[in-house]
Amino acid sequence: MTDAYVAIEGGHVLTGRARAPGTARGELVFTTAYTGYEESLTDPSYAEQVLTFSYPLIGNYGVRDERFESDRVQPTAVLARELTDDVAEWLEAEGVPAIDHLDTRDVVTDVREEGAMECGIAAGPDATSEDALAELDRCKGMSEHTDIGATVSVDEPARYEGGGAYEVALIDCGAKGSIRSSLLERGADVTVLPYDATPEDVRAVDPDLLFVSNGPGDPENFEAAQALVEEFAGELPLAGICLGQQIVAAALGGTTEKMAFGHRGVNQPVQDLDSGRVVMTTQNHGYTVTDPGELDVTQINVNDDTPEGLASDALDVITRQYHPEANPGPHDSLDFFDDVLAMADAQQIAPTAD
Ligand SMILES: NC(=O)CC[C@H](N)C(=O)O
Repeated sequence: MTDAYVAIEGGHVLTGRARAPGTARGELVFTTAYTGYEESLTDPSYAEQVLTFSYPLIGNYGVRDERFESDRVQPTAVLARELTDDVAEWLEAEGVPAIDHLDTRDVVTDVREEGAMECGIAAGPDATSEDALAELDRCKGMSEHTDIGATVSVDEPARYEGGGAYEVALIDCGAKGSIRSSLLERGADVTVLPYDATPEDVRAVDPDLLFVSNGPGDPENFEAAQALVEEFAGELPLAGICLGQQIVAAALGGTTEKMAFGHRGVNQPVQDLDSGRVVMTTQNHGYTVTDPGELDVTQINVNDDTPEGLASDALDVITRQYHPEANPGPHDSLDFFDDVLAMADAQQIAPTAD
């Protein structure tokens, strides 16, 4: 049955089966992750993107909300070869259009060859290819979503207690829940602050560590978070994950750029340049740091040499381009959280002199 359409930049229209009805538009991206669909679908970094699963069967172990990374489905639409009823019903209940019975090998090949593309989606009994083309027409590029942080961040500060060993200010640019829980599990209290928090908001928390989260869109559009990094660099230890790494680098004299089609999956090999050790990592990003500014590159992607870890001993900064919190994916880099909290420990022992 053909009751679903995907219009891709250039005007090419694919047909498939509607699994959750509706129209949508966004940047067409793919993940090669073979498990972790609940975590991926609730990762706020996917806001304004249409997520294609390259693994052919998605949903074979159901849907459980304890695995969610945020309180809603984040991509604007979902494409797959085959979605189970559990996942299709969840997406329909969330109002997120979903299409399967697509040849996702073709979609992935197109994105790999052409780079990230805009697309329009129409699914359901009354859907037409014209509807999908009209959505494509209205689609904006990722960098044009200039206030994307507002759509994924908390509105007000929210405090979580993990034992009081450290005080962390987590700037929520679209944070995955696992970043907060990884800090809480290690004894930290965490105050989640909005993406546009001011230096005064951070000072009100009196943190031992400033942590910039992952999130959707172009790091250049997160000016307030960059201003925080500029303000506190050298005064507080700084950590960042994914968008957080990009924001920290951009604030400290570096540059970022959009990649052809990015890294999304759970088996991206990363080498630590000091130890030589390679670990498999979870990734979901379309931008990369091109110049680390005042930071040193400490880890690189084995496939394409892009920077995966940045640091400065002088400024007490450690960042990762990948997702050490996993969920989904390998747990091989959870020690990142021990390393950043060790910086907070040192801060408590030797606070900056007034
Ligand atoms: N997971 C993330 O934080 C993504 C970062 C950024 N939005 C990118 O696509 O590169």
